[in-house]
Amino acid sequence: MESRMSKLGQQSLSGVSVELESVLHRYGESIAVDRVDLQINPGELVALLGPSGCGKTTLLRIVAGLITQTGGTVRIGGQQVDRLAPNERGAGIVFQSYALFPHMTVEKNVGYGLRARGASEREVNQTVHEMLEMVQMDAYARRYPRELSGGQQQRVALARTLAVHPRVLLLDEPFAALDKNLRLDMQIEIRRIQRELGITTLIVTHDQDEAMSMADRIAVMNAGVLEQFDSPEAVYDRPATRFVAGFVGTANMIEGLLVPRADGMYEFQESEGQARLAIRHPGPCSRPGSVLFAARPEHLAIEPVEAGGVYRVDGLMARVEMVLPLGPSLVYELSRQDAPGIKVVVPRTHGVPRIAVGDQVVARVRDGSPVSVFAD
Ligand SMILES: Nc1ncnc2c1ncn2[C@@H]1O[C@H](COP(=O)(O)OP(=O)(O)OP(=O)(O)O)[C@@H](O)[C@H]1O
Repeated sequence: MESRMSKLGQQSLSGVSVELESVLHRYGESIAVDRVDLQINPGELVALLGPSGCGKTTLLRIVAGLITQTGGTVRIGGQQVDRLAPNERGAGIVFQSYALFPHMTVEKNVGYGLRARGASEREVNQTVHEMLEMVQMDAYARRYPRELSGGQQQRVALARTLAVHPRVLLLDEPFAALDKNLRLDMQIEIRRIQRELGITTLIVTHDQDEAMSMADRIAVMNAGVLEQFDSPEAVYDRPATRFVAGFVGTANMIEGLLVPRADGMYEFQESEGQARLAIRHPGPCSRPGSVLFAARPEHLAIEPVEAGGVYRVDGLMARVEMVLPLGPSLVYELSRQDAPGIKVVVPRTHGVPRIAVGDQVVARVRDGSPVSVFAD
């Protein structure tokens, strides 16, 4: 197994850089990709993540050479490829709809690209065998695509693309047609193969969990613009824009004012309601003034407020509307007077005070938790 993989690794040229410089694409008057800069390292797996219509597929097709961009430059392995045809770029693409040749067996499908390039029968047979073994489909070599499940067809499509040893692997929503369990298997499988081959990979997805679990870095796109390009952790904990904060994961978003305090910390004062929150590190904006505050549900903590107790303004006063035990966590849905509701998630460990529906609570930023403040 190991020697087979190391051989494949050598054949795959293991990883080249992919650079996009100010890439712009218009369809008629409308801008689909708006001056995107992206530097992908050799061997990296990058997810292009964003809502439907944000331009991810257009960008992937530009890298593949299937669309000629309106402006900007693409480099693969340091070489400008803008004038090269798709088959001269060394980029292999796997589509959502596997696009296997229906009248060819699995082995003929996988060997197709090599045969078209005039490889010897011996080389074709050897590579087909290696590729089918890698995607664990060697037992199905003689079958036709119609005799395979969706997941199996997807594996064959991947083997067919990898058989010609592309320098870059491009995956366009490759798991969209698969059910949840199969999707997870394929995500793990592709990650394993990608790591073993060290092949630079770009995957288009609108599924944030998929991007978070597979990618080394995530490029979040919105309306043609690259909003953030960072590690999954950074995109989640330190969203660069309010779009990213809202699109990736869940965020409590509250409008208000950011005010510096004498002790070097900041205070967030809610515009509606009476809430004040102490913030140690506001990011990305620490300019005093009108802001949007965003906190993940697990970055807030809640405490019960005694009935008739002193009214405290340092925190978000709320009433518990719902408590959902979700595996290892408790999810609290909280309502507030004259202000938007909030969501808080706490680990279900011993020592968590019993808080029930109808209780009054105060929510504060959990010590050391990242929260985000965006300029208005
Ligand atoms: N051939 C085309 N002609 C005109 N407009 C197009 C064409 N292809 C895409 N568009 C538009 O360009 C924008 C970006 O489309 P693109 O397919 O790149 O988005 P996407 O993020 O991949 O979306 P999805 O997740 O729905 O596939 C969309 O507004 C789309 O309607």
